[in-house]
Amino acid sequence: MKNDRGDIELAGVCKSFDGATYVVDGVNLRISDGAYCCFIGPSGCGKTTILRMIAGHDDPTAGEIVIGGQNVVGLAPVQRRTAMMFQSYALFPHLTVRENIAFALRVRGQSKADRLRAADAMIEKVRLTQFADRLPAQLSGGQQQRVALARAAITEPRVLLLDEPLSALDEQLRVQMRQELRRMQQELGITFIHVTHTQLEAIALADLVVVMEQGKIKQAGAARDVYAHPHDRYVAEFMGGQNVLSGRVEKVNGASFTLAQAAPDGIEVPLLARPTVNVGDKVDIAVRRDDVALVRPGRDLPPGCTTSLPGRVLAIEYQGYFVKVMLDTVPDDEFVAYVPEKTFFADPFTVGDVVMATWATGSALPLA
Ligand SMILES: Nc1ncnc2c1ncn2[C@@H]1O[C@H](COP(=O)(O)OP(=O)(O)OP(=O)(O)O)[C@@H](O)[C@H]1O
Repeated sequence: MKNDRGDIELAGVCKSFDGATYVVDGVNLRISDGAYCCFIGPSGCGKTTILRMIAGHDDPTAGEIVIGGQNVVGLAPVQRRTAMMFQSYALFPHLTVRENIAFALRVRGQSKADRLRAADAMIEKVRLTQFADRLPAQLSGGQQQRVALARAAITEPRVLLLDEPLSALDEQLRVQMRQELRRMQQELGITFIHVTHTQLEAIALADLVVVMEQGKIKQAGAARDVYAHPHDRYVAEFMGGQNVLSGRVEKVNGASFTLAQAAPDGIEVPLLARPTVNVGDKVDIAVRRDDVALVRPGRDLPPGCTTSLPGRVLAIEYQGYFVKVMLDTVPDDEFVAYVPEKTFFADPFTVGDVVMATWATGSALPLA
């Protein structure tokens, strides 16, 4: 019986191309059937290599890749029932949309009539019916991408792998096509694994966001987990939206501790998931940029705020619904407040103003 399950388990997966350095280094991960998973990380961290190993275009040096309960290492992509959509789309320029999509079935020995029937059904799914007889050169970037997607999906894979699928498109089209990808994934009901450089793309699309650094997984979880609860400085800085501060622990007081910083009374930080913190430890904490309020010196802090960090305004950027205010609060590091537009313009700051940065005590997140 055909196994349609597209759940994936990577167990101790390693890859070395030269026998000396590991570009993928002991990766363990479970991806559930029908999930939308995004791998994100800087260039060269091994995202594409993992994708290619799941697809069956590369073999791991060590470890197991299990799809639908079966170890697929050594099996060809057709046997794994994986399909890959490439960055360049790789469409045949001399074939029409319909022929490009039907082509994938030719190698599977289906009759021409069956191939074209299946292609037409898929063309409808990707909303290209009126373009079925066009050549790729007569299509927009977004339409070409839909053809590439249809061509990969027509083989009925249980896992579809997408390598930077949106990188060739302009910003507006990228946002539109990202919704299209999500819609297609839900309609097909199969596992999608998508490699991207773009944080926003990953958190907008994925059920499971996997943040990588130098061949290792730094954090994997739901988009909100990874964005709002980064484990460490790397993930916090990579995903963005956070200020990361370091300091020595001055006091431990039950459910919280105090971090020595340039704040008059230090920074009070809830212990949360951090099991042990001792006086004298060096600890990193994260505070979301949109949790930071700015107060003029001498004014009362808003309710629930105990920390006040002084700083001078270095730059101000209007961003529409919020204003980005950069401060010199942390030496050699940026410190940013995202102030709601209406709050900012009720009493606007200018570059050079001295302000107090503050936040509700519970907003400070200790990092590993
Ligand atoms: N066939 C190969 N032979 C030798 N080294 C390779 C090969 N493929 C990839 N590498 C190396 O492995 C490392 C990881 O590459 P990979 O393409 O997986 O990174 P990536 O995270 O997808 O990067 P990018 O975002 O730039 O595509 C890089 O240092 C790359 O040079």
